[in-house]
Amino acid sequence: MRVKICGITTPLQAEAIANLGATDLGFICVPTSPRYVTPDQIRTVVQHLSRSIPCIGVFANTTIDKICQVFREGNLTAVQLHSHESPEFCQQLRASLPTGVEIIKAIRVKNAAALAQAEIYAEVVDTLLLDAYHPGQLGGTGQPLDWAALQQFSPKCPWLLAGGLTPDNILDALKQVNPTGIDLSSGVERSPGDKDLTKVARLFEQLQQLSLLK
Ligand SMILES: O=C(O)c1ccccc1NCC(=O)[C@H](O)[C@H](O)COP(=O)(O)O
Repeated sequence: MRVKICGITTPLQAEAIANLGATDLGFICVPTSPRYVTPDQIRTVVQHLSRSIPCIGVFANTTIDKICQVFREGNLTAVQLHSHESPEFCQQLRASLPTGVEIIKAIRVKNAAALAQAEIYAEVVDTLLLDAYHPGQLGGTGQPLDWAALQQFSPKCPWLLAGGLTPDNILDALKQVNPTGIDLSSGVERSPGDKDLTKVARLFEQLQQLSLLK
C-alpha cells in the first residue's frame, strides 16, 4: 500500500520516515500553511535522502508557472493540487510539466456531490486524494472523513485516503474503505511540521498487522 507522509520539513525527519516505510513524502508549498517549506528547503531535504523516493509538492491557489518553478527548484517528482483547480487547469498543468510527472488532485469532501466531482477529475489526473472539508483550512485539519460513506467509492484511477488518519484509527478506516494508499500529516505530528517518529513507527506497526490479517 502507498503511504504518503505529508508536511515534511527537515532532512533528518524525512530520512527517518522513509526508513520507517513511507512510500512518498509530501511538502507543503502553500505559504499560509504552518508546514510551508521553501523550494530551497525542499531541495535540501531531497538531496539528503539516502535513496530515491517520490517527493510530492502540495499546491493551492497558485499559477501553473509558479508550480512549475517550485517543482524544478525543489527537485520534486510529483504535484498535488489542493484547492479549487479545475479539470482544465489540471490538463494545462500536465502540458507544462515534464512528461510522466504524477498529478494528484485532492478533493475536499463536503458532501456527496464532491464524490461525483472526483469522478470527473479521475479522467484528467493520475491519482485522487480524498481529504476532509474544513471551512477555514485547506489541509492538515486532523478531521476524519465519513468512512462509511466512501465504501462504494471506486474511481477510474488510484486514490489516497487522507483526513484525520492516525496510528489509532488507521485499522478502523481501512476495514471500511479500500483506497490505493493513505496520506497522513497531523496524526503523526507533535506540532505542525514537526513529525513524531514514535507515532510514525506505530503507524507502520499497525499497517503490518493489517497485512498479516489480509
Ligand atoms: O497540511 C497543510 O498544512 C496543508 C495546507 C494547505 C494545503 C494542504 C495541506 N495539506 C495537505 C495534505 O496532503 C495533508 O496531508 C492532508 O490534508 C491530511 O492532513 P491530516 O488531516 O492532518 O492528516
